[in-house]
This record gives sequence, structure tokens and C-alpha cells, in this order.
Amino acid sequence: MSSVFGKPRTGSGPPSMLPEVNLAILGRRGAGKSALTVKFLTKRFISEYDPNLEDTYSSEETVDHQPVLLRVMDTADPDTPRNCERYLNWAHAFLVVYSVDSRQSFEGSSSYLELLALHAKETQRGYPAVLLANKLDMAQYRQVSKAEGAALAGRFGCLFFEVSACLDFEHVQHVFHEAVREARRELEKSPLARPLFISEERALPHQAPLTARHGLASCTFNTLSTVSLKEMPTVAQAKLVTVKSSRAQSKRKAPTLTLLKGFKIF
Ligand SMILES: Nc1nc2c(ncn2[C@@H]2O[C@H](COP(=O)(O)OP(=O)(O)OP(=O)(O)O)[C@@H](O)[C@H]2O)c(=O)[nH]1
Repeated sequence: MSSVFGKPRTGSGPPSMLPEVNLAILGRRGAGKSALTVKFLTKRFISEYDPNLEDTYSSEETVDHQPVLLRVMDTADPDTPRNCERYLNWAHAFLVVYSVDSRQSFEGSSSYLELLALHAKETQRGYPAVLLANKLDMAQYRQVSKAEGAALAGRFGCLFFEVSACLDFEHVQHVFHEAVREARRELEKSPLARPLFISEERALPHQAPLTARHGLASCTFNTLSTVSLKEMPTVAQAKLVTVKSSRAQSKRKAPTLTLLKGFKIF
């Protein structure tokens, strides 16, 4: 069963005939990828949960009066890009996230943009990316100026926004919808492009790792020697994640609420 947010879909009905857009959220640990994903899907800010979970969710959205089934992969690379093919071959567009209060995360986002640029060059296709500076509510602890963010986005020709996962939903939603617009533009240019998925079964013929070919030290492809490209699978099932909201942190007693499918909020 898929994890579906936004407009509910019937579980046993036929697969959605909506046009689909796959969006991968990339960035260093702690940048706020999961918080942004959850904010977009549920309008709630969830302050803590398991950093090792990587899940894909789907949400029926309407962007510019056109419906779309948006699949969002909240990635969980350990410290640097790892086994990148799982999202490089799946996503139509990318949100690259850093946190305004962490220079390290900003540097990490630069590595991801570099990786996407190499992949685009190699596959001769566009991979729209949006650079997203998160934790704007922490601006008093800024380590990265807005100008630096804009300059990095300019270098890679991508859109740039500053948001906060714990402030208003509309800004976060706007960014996700912009990514859908970017993906649509790219899909219109190459309508036959289909996302592929890596499975760990057969060797990928005649393909050396991207890192080896381009010397990108920060990206490792542990499973590349034993992978093969397959058609995209159905959306992964969300695992049960127990999270604490800021209400719980303020020690007020509140009943436990299971939110949609995977998230439990106190
Ligand atoms: N103040 C503030 N904290 C945030 C914001 N977004 C996320 N956080 C916090 O930053 C921490 C990391 O957020 P996550 O969403 O887990 O970050 P992530 O990028 O998914 O990190 P991994 O799961 O480790 O890959 C958590 O404690 C969040 O509560 C934000 O906009 N403002």
C-alpha cells in the first residue's frame, strides 16, 4: 500500500492515471529534509524523528489548475551523497536543501548540485533543481547569507528560496509546486523520458561509477557493481515513525494522535 498524502486515494482502486512527477529531496543530515517533506504533506512541523529512514510518499496536488500525482522521496544519505543512482534515475526534479545556520550543510548542497550537473552532462538531459535554504527562523544564527545562497543557485542555474519548515505552510508548498513546474517544463522538452529504478540484481553493463568517471570523491556507489535499471516500483510503504511535536517538548500532556499513515504525533 502506498503512503498517500494530500487528497486521499482509494486503496484498492486502479492505479492513478494522473500525470506523475517524482521529486527527490537531497541535502546533508539535519538540513531539514524530513521536516520540510512532512510540512508539505501534512502542514505540521515535526521536530524529531529517525534520521535513517528514507521513504517515498505521494500526494495528489493541483499545480496551475492541473492535477498531478507528486511522489516525494525524502532521502537519507549518511554524510555525503551515497548510492546516488537510486534517486538520480528516479526523480524528475530535485530539492537541494541546506540550513542557513550551517555552513557545512551549505557546502553539502554544493556537492549535490555538482553531482546533478555531472549527471545532466552525462545523460544529456536536464535535471531541474531548486536550491532551498531552510531554517529561516534561525536567521539570528546565520552562517550562510542569502547572497551566498543566491550566488550558488545562479552558478547552477536553479531557483533559490529561503524558507522555514516550522513557519508558514504556504511558502513551503510554493517551493514544492515550483519544483513540479520545473519538472513539467523539462518533461515537455523530453516527453519520452521515464524514470528508472535501481535494483540490486544484475551488473550494469559498460558503466563505470559516475565518481570514477568524474572524480567526485564525495559520492560513492556501493552497489553499482551489482545493480540493474528497472522500471520504477510502486511507492514505498511508510514505516511507523514516532515523533514528538513542540507541544510534547513543552511538557504539556496531549493525547497521542496517529497522523495519516506513518507519523505519530503527541
Ligand atoms: N528551527 C528549525 N528547526 C528545523 C527546521 N527544519 C528542521 N528543523 C530541525 O532540524 C533537525 C533536523 O531536521 P530533519 O528534518 O530531521 O533533517 P534531515 O535533513 O531530514 O536530516 P536527516 O533525517 O538526518 O537526513 C530536527 O531537529 C528538526 O526539528 C526549521 O525550519 N527550523
